[in-house]
Amino acid sequence: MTDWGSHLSTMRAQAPLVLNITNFVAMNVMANVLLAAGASPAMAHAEEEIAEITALSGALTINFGTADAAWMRGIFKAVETARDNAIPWVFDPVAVAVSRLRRDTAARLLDMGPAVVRGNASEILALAGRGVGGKGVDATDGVAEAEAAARALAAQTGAVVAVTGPVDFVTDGTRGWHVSNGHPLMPLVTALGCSLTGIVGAFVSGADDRAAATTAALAYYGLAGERAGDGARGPGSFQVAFLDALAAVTPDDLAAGARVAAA
Ligand SMILES: Nc1ncnc2c1ncn2[C@@H]1O[C@H](COP(=O)(O)OP(=O)(O)O)[C@@H](O)[C@H]1O
Ligand SMILES: Cc1ncsc1CCOP(=O)(O)O
Ligand SMILES: [Mg+2]
Repeated sequence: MTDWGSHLSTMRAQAPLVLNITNFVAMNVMANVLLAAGASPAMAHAEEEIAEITALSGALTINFGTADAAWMRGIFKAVETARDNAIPWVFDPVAVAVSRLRRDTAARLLDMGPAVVRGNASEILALAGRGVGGKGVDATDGVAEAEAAARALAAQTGAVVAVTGPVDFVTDGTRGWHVSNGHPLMPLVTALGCSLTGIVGAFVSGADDRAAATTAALAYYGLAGERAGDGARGPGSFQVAFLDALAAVTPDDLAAGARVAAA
């Protein structure tokens, strides 16, 4: 049986620096989530400095949620630097269907070798040219509807593809897993998907098996969500409890509490 908890202990032992080009909504939430988990977050996006910071990082994550053309230039520079230095990078195609800028940027990024693509079902379907892309940043499709698109995207790009929702799906194009951990309050707190992308970055930094590391990251995040949801009175108290739970979950807790099945 897979010890999903070992991925958490490896991540915490390494405490990787995770550089995130992310949106204005997510920056603070995501930095706190990464710190609570045991990683070191950095947020930057300026074209003039992003190559230097990328080269120092253990992983890079890309999210164009509030990006303009200048940010996009920073994104490409960071990804090129990551590629040149064999630094894994994770692409979050947030609300990819809402504009030409996002669709065109996503198409170019998918050709640049992401280690992982993490999005909700509507975003993954949109990358495959299917569906309407959800409602802004929110999914309107079920994860099961996006599984074939995820497998095809993984085969096309060589990336691990993670589709999140009530039950997550992860595939490397050959293998697949369902992750049932999570809590219904999670989609009611903004930027928890964006922040999960950072956690995936932390787990894949230095990992030999990126698909397994991604699956472990999703189980860890969902398990923390379950614990936080237990005592929460609503999205506000959940958000505070979620940070505490991310810090409190141990590798043994994850080994015992991960609800992962081969798919
Ligand atoms: N209805 C739900 N029940 C349990 N967990 C959920 C639910 N919806 C989302 N999650 C969890 O919330 C996290 C963020 O996923 P998601 O909401 O799909 O991302 P995004 O915010 O990018 O749309 C993931 O860990 C996912 O498993
Ligand atoms: C609301 C919003 N608008 C642009 S980015 C963003 C945050 C989206 O966060 P998530 O995808 O984690 O729900
Ligand atoms: Mg999202």
